[in-house]
Amino acid sequence: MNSVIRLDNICKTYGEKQVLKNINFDIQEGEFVSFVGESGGGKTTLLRLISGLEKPTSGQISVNNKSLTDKNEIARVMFQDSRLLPWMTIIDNVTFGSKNKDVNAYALTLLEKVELGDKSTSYPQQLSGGQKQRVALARALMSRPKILLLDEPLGALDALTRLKMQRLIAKIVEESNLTTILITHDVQEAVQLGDRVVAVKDGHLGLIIDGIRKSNDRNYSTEATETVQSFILSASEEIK
Ligand SMILES: Nc1ncnc2c1ncn2[C@@H]1O[C@H](COP(=O)(O)OP(=O)(O)OP(=O)(O)O)[C@@H](O)[C@H]1O
Repeated sequence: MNSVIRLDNICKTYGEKQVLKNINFDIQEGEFVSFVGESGGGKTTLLRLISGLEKPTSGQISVNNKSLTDKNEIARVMFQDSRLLPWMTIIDNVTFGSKNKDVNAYALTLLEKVELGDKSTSYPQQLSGGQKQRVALARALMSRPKILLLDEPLGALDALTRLKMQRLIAKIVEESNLTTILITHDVQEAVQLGDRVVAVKDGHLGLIIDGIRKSNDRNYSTEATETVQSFILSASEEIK
């Protein structure tokens, strides 16, 4: 198997605070890994390190076997808020900053993929929260990334929209063979989408459950959800 992202002895410290403690982890090509855990556990920091926006205090991150020293050019991030520019149409938001030649044609293809082909000339304020997040997803895919980094992208959506969006993300990721990392507080969502679920506790990767999505076994998913939930709960009691 080809390891796309590799973390070797990663530590991250802010001032006196050690946020990530000696993390070792490998992510394979096309794999979907969900990170769950309590607020402040270091999940977003981990994502920022993988995106190259921040540097580890010590240790090494490799992307396709090369040490990451700058921005991770093959990765794109999607955040909880869509960060769309209100004065630009939807298609202009998707193509904004894009260097590809056939920008509009490809942006339209992506908007169709996220089921918003008819909204290309609308403005962000004319869209619902879920629609805006679908635009954000299309924008993240515009540069044809190999790695998709999802930082709690569905956190602000209502339950039904969230469910639909989970299905859409799963479909697109599968079709494009994207290597994906999801940060979420929702254990069920983590299990539903992930091949692997990693519970982050106090800067450590505390629990890793493998082979969930591929097992296609409802009992296994339920068991995995319960195991992760009780791990996080017991971890939060220990911390108190
Ligand atoms: N730029 C920064 N400067 C100082 N401290 C920081 C910085 N970024 C994060 N931290 C601290 O690092 C710790 C981990 O933060 P991080 O955002 O990675 O956690 P998280 O698990 O993603 O939390 P949440 O789920 O709430 O987003 C927190 O205590 C936070 O206050």
